[in-house]
Amino acid sequence: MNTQDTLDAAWDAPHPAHPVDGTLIVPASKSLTNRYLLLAALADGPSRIHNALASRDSDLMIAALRALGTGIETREAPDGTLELRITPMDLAVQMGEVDIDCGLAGTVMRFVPPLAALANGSFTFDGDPHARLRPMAPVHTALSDLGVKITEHGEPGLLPATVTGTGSVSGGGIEVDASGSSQFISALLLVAARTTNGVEIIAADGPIASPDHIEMTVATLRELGVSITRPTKRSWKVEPGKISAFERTMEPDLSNAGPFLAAAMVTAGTVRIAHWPTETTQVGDQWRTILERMGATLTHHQDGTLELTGPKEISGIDFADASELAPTLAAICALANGPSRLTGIAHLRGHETDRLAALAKEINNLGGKVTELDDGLLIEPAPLHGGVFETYADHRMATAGAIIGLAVPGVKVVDIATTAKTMPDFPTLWTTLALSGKAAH
Ligand SMILES: O=C(O)C1=C[C@@H](OP(=O)(O)O)[C@@H](O)[C@H](O)C1
Ligand SMILES: C=C(OP(=O)(O)O)C(=O)O
Repeated sequence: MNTQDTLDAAWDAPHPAHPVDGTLIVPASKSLTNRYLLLAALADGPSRIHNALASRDSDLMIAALRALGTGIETREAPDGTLELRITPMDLAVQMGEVDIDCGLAGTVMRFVPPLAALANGSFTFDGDPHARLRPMAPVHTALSDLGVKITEHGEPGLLPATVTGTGSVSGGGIEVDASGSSQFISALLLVAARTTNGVEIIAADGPIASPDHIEMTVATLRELGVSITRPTKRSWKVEPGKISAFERTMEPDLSNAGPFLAAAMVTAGTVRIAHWPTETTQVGDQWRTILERMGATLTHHQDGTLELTGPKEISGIDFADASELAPTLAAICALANGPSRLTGIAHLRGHETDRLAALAKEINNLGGKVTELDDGLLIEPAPLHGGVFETYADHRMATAGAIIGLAVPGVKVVDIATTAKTMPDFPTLWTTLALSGKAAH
């Protein structure tokens, strides 16, 4: 598309003349759905996932696991949610030469190669153009250190790459640089119990990105009977053993609940999210404390509904390690009455796009005052105006543009369909929410 066509196709972000007032069921967690899917492929019997996420990233995970020989049946449950029945892969079957499309899904490009190493065959991983820029070196190095044959076809440490699996991996000790992504460590933890001798992972010196996601991996594995100890704060020891088959219902994606909560924040409205878990390993549970600090009033009702009412004026915030919440948080901060510093997120440069550069550029194009820091963003108050918000194939850039558009007239979001990565219904849910609420602004 040329520039004019892109502009014509851009989505007019809804800009209601009143505070929003709505209740939503947010689709299931990407991180939980894709972890449970992969673990079901390695489990000791058939498993079932209720309320699975239906999205591009989970479709890519399902396709990848099927390509490795996992049986996955999909069914629409009576309440309209997606139910999956998974028959584990047989590691002894010779799969031959298989191509695996990772799209732009970090959970597929990082989690599936170690699984392929346990299978029998030659598995070539590739993805969207931007997937070829996302860091892969720590996964490739760790597998190679474990004796697995990895052939990189392009730039070193990037996709495309072929994993040659022989049906078993003996295991051992490995050092993993997790400064670029927590997914490097999660990827190895997820399969470690199915190696012959188990695996001990030591995080190399330097920051560990998105540590909460590693905690989610550990908790999920322990729940399925895997023995993991922590010899030090920077290491994980996984004993060889079975992964128990399971039946689980997926929680709503609390990170994806963020933009809807943000809608209440930026319009001084009220949003209720159904089925907010009382206990969870999801990083998105932090919205409760983050948004309260920014002025929101929150109630977690007995029936599980989380209700948030936005303040008249949003306070700025200093926050470290916002991980995948950062794009949504940055959009809210751009509408705050004071400065905000989001730090500890240098690794966002290796996400779907360089999120630090993209957020600074696009918010500043709308009149904002965002400065890129080495490891984050400084966001200062500035009057925003309408304009085009580019999204760079990044679902969270698209939702960030929608949030700003709710408060600022005339924002056009390029490629809103990119939200299908984790939430294909986003445009419909968002428009319905924007139309909700009656009181005058
Ligand atoms: O393991 C996971 O499910 C994820 C880990 C995080 O990746 P990074 O550690 O690369 O930030 C997060 O940002 C991503 O959205 C999902
Ligand atoms: C970083 C993200 O995704 P991925 O799982 O592709 O890394 C994200 O969803 O914000």
